[in-house]
Amino acid sequence: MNFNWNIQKTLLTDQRSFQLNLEYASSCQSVAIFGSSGSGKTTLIKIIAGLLMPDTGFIKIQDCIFFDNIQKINLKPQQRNLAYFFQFYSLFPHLTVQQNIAFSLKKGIFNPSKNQYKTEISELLERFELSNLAYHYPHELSGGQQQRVALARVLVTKPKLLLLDEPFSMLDHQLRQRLRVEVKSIQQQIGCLLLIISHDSEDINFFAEDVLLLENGKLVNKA
Ligand SMILES: Nc1ncnc2c1ncn2[C@@H]1O[C@H](COP(=O)(O)OP(=O)(O)OP(=O)(O)O)[C@@H](O)[C@H]1O
Repeated sequence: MNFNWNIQKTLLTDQRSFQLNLEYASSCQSVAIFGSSGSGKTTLIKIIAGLLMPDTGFIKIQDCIFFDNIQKINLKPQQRNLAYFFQFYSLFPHLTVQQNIAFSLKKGIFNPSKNQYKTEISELLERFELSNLAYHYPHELSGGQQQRVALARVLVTKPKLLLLDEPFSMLDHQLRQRLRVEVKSIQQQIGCLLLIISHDSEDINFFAEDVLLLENGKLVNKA
């Protein structure tokens, strides 16, 4: 199985509680998570990323156990070999586009040299239509341009699992279409699994071999 989990998690606030209770197993490469606002999509993806811990259950991605409360396994996010693109990403304001992308490759180095123009990065800049913006800073970019930089930044690490939360929300229709093709082609090139949250049925139709439809923290249907 590529994706295999059984997760229970209760989120409590003063006024109410939200319960996620999800069991899923699939050999698909690309799965979409779909559901109304508040149905638990981001909570699920954060749990898989290791940013939230389930109360009970297990998460196995391919042959790697990310979490298992019985075996007392809980891999740190950085041990999960995944990249997570989320809705409220932020770029480093003091780094150029190219340096922002390079930063993911240069863990621990504060400010990668401007001249370190790796082939991989220039290829990504081209694919995400950012070549002419390589030396610009985030405040000089539009929302859609910043979103593309953030996408390139997660893909440059060549993860085994790619988690995308509304990756194209800031882009116009035509750019969305072009970038879907690029993301899929990079996914195939690096051979990673994909979990995508999107409200856009075109994204879902384009990427997903299976769709998890969530309602109030439960799986209601498989399309
Ligand atoms: N840290 C938290 N503490 C308590 N409740 C939370 C917390 N985070 C999220 N929730 C609640 O859990 C539920 C699911 O939230 P989640 O963000 O997973 O929904 P979503 O399906 O991703 O929604 P959207 O499409 O609006 O992003 C919501 O009712 C939310 O209020």
